[in-house]
Amino acid sequence: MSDLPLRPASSEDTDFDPSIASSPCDIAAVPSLLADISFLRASFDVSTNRDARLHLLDKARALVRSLETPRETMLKHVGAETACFFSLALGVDVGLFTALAKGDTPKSVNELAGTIGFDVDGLSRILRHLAAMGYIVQTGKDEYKSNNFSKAMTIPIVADGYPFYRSVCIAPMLHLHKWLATKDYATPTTGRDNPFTFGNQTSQTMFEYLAAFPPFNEQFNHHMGGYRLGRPSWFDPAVYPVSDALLGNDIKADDVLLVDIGGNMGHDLTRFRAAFPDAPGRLILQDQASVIEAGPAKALAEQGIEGMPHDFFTEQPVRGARAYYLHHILHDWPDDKCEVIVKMIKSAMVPGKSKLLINEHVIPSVGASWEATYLDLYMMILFGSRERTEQDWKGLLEGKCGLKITRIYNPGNGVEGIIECEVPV
Ligand SMILES: C[S@@+](CC[C@H](N)C(=O)[O-])C[C@H]1O[C@@H](n2cnc3c(N)ncnc32)[C@H](O)[C@@H]1O
Repeated sequence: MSDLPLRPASSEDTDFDPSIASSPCDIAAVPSLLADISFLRASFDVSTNRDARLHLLDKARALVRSLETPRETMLKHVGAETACFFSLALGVDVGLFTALAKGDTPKSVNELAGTIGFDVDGLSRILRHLAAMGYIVQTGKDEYKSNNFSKAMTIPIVADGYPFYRSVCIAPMLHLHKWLATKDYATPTTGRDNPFTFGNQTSQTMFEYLAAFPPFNEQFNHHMGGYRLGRPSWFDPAVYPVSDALLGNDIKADDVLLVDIGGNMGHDLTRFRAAFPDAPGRLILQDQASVIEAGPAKALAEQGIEGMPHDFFTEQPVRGARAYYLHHILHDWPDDKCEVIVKMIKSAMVPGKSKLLINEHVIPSVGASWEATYLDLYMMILFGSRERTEQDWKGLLEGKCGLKITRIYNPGNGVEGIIECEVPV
């Protein structure tokens, strides 16, 4: 199928004067946004208070959107940000950000081009755009230095999201319109026929594809680490009361306290161990064999975390644990597959003792956060799955799986809540 426009361009099907596109999007909102920002600045220490910083950021984003004209927003979307994204991914490939950050000194384009083996003209144009967009700093003619953003791009768990999205996730997004057109605009609902399989020309699901291409798997695993950076953990007292809900004298050293199913490289269990060094019982990390074998087994073992290859579509080998934990697992799968995953866990749970803790977004019906809505769209195109609302979770976990949701712990705006379930006694 060609990529010609599905709808011919026409300038006659609008009720609006073109001048709307060159006027600020919402100039009337600017005074009150400025007042809000000034108030927040005076009231909070935004450098140490995460919620205050996020609140201020929301207002600052709203201010930018209000001041920008539709034309400026359009150019930013279609050109400036896409050029940035692909330049950043390319920069990661060739080691640009490591070379730029070395010694924390300004570097000439010639010097950088020599270090990374790049054409001077092409590099100078890439650097000029990244500086114009604020992702590096221009210090003089043909001279640049790092800022905190580009220094962070030397850290693999931050940087690898760029080549990962470019090489694995963008083709599905690029082909979304074509896939939808061939399906009469039906929403994808399976892992085997969706924009991911279409865009990447594969019959494999995304996780099969990653297992077949270890460099992509490594980028994905790094991205999982970067995704959670700086976020409150599920065991933060403001999110879930671990001490009251899970820990107790009844747990012996040989009992299993927590099984992190699909726990990837152990990002969550490592942090849990650091937060609760004296928690009784065993901590078990389960994931696909390819992930467990590539993971940091020695470091995990030193922290008392046991790695265990396990396919979560098969019988759960750890019976009667205090808690089974799923973080961003069920959002990868449509309901019929989630039902299998959850029922495998349910049959290993002991009523009155075991809990299933699901760490996922619980999308509110109004005012969803972009952190949940962007992932929902990627879940749709990569897996034919979704981020879920409270109603969706009830339908799946209680309606289809026969569990009881004992409580939903929502740390705010539906981002990364804990859905606590038990087997009805
Ligand atoms: C979105 S990641 C979430 C990882 C981790 N829980 C976290 O929050 O960082 C999904 C994980 O599911 C794992 N996975 C996919 N299919 C699996 C299967 N059939 N059995 C076990 N793990 C699987 C992947 O390897 C990956 O680590």
